[in-house]
Amino acid sequence: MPTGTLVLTRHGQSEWNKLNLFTGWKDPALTDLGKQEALKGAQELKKAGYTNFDVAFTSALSRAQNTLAIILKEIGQEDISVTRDQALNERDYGELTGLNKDDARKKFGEDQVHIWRRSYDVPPPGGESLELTAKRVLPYWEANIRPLLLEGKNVLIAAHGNSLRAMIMQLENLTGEQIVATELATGVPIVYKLDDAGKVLEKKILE
Ligand SMILES: O=C(O)[C@H](O)COP(=O)(O)O
Repeated sequence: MPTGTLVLTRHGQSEWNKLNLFTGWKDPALTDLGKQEALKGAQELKKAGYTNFDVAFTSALSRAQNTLAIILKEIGQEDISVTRDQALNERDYGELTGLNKDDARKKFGEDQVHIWRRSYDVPPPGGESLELTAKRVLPYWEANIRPLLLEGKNVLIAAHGNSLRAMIMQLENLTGEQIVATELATGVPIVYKLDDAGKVLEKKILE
């Protein structure tokens, strides 16, 4: 018997996404496009009938919090409990934070920048690899989110490319190599139906 429904959404475009800057734990606002992406995601959820969440989670960063707020308003669920925690933040980009991604390629070379961005276990200088990101995201997931899904609660999470990758890797049993090849579009909800052991029964991307 299926239990909870889980929806994961990457925040809409931020000012630093627009400028092509490494963002990490910095806190730029959503752009107008980012707000529209969040709204579009919410409309897709509404159309598909996902308007009965019990709880929501987001990071300590405003781009994810505001994406969540836009969604909850649109689906008429502004009254549900929202937990914000920095365990769900984007990976820390360390010394790359604030650099333009093209300038970084010129400075450090295309291959090195690709390794920092899309290898599983090589951290950027002073920052977190996806593996390190997963080591902070997954204990939080296990302690605070998974138990709610096993109780049959419907959970909505608005977070970041790499904190969501950590959860997706766990949910779909992917290897490090597989998860780094998974790209998440901004503002697009991913819906999982889980069984009572937390195993994925069905996955839908609401584009
Ligand atoms: O922090 C950032 O710069 C982005 O949100 C994610 O960056 P990535 O595309 O290099 O993973």
